[in-house]
Amino acid sequence: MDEKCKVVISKEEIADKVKELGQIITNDYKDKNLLVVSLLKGSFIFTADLVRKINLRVRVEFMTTSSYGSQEYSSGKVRVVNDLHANIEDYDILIVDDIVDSGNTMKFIMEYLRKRNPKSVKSCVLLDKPERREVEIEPDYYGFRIPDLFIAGYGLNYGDYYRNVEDIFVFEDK
Ligand SMILES: O=P(O)(O)OC[C@H]1O[C@H](OP(=O)(O)OP(=O)(O)O)[C@H](O)[C@@H]1O
Ligand code: HPA
Repeated sequence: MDEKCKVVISKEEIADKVKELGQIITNDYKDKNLLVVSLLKGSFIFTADLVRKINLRVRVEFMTTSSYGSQEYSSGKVRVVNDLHANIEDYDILIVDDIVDSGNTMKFIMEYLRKRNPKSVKSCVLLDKPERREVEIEPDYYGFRIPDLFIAGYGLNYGDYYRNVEDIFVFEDK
């Protein structure tokens, strides 16, 4: 990574937190029928790490949502680019995403999936940025609360790049 970047959360801190979240979810869902719905693209790395720390029989499905494009601000409009086609009525849904920022994506998707009558719907994100909230929503599980910084790495993009960086970082000159 170049010297104009500052690590906000290191890969070691992320790994410890993901392990902790996996243990909590394992305990909370041990008598349930867990279906993880991962919101692409941002959540692909977090989901891959998290589900391997959940010690249960778990089904994993994906949806693709988009609301930022290449901007740093939510458009406020959440698009379902690829939908989930499975019947979810018998499942306890855990929506997994990298971040709740304005809250538009998570709020929209929770309501969207609730209409399909699953047993329950909860949310799990690695990052919560409460200062930027535009709608009322609190993630049921979160890893870290972060200040109002546009961050990248660990699945999060800047201009559609940097998702592959292992740490979560900010550009100091932007
Ligand atoms: O709380 P919000 O303000 O809605 O922001 C959170 C959403 O924004 C990002 O997705 P984006 O729309 O950028 O698409 P991506 O997953 O392809 O990065 C991120 O992955 C979340 O899904
Ligand atoms: O801070 C962020 N970084 C990258 N993608 C995002 N999507 C919402 N917030 C962010």
